[in-house]
Amino acid sequence: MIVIGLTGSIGMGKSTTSGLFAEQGIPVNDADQVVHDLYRGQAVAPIQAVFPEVIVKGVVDRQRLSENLAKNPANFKRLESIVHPLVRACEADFLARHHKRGEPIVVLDIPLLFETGAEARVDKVVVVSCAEQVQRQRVMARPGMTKEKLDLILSRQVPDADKRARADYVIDTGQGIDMAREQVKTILEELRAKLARGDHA
Ligand SMILES: CC(C)(COP(=O)(O)OP(=O)(O)OC[C@H]1O[C@@H](n2cnc3c(N)ncnc32)[C@H](O)[C@@H]1O)[C@@H](O)C(=O)NCCC(=O)NCCS
Ligand SMILES: Nc1ncnc2c1ncn2[C@@H]1O[C@H](COP(=O)(O)OP(=O)(O)OP(=O)(O)O)[C@@H](O)[C@H]1O
Repeated sequence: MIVIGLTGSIGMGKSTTSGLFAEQGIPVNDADQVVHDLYRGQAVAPIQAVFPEVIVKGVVDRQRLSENLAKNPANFKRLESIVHPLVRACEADFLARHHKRGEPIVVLDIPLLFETGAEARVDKVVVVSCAEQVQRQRVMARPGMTKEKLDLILSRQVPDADKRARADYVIDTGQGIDMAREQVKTILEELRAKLARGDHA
């Protein structure tokens, strides 16, 4: 099984590109989505124990959590030490299920792939990227987003240029969805050809 690690900085188009892999029949595990699901389940109790003020109606309120982190960025570390092991367990479960099924290619969408050393757990790294100006425009268009929140998140991410330099493939998401789809198809063709030749390692 070839495990593709899909990553990219905030707003670069990970979720959209994950969707393009899914469209081609590739199973995708989305770490941001896993986090959001954990905030309605398994992560509630351990987060409540440390940040009781971010729990609203029995779930983790991401807006409140963001406010807490903006006031006290040191809390990122405490939060990540709770969340990341749970995310990792979901990822391992996803890989085991698809391996058992004999799935040839899967995608792990991991926003913090380089930051958390997840590079070592994947066979190929795909980085999504676009011009910084386009990235900022996309992110600032989101409800509740502020320049401060964006800069705080960017300060915790490996710069885009470094990501691109460390990638096996770079997908440019600045030229529209059809161009991105073509790039996804080309990558899959190349990987399928490698699998057929038995030289994907
Ligand atoms: C900070 C939180 C509350 C913001 O929630 P919100 O719904 O506004 O944004 P969302 O989750 O969609 O994330 C927005 C962008 O920020 C990035 N991001 C999220 N957490 C982090 C982090 N700890 N470090 C760097 N980037 C991060 C995401 O990958 C994404 O690109 C939320 O992202 C969170 O709880 N993060 C901590 C868990 C974590 O580390 N997740 C990263 C993937 S495992
Ligand atoms: N190939 C593309 N062509 C045109 N627009 C795109 C493309 N990819 C992404 N976008 C747009 O960019 C914005 C951000 O995309 P997306 O939500 O996929 O990014 P992300 O990397 O998952 O973001 P985050 O890391 O913040 O969760 C969306 O509005 C999306 O429609």
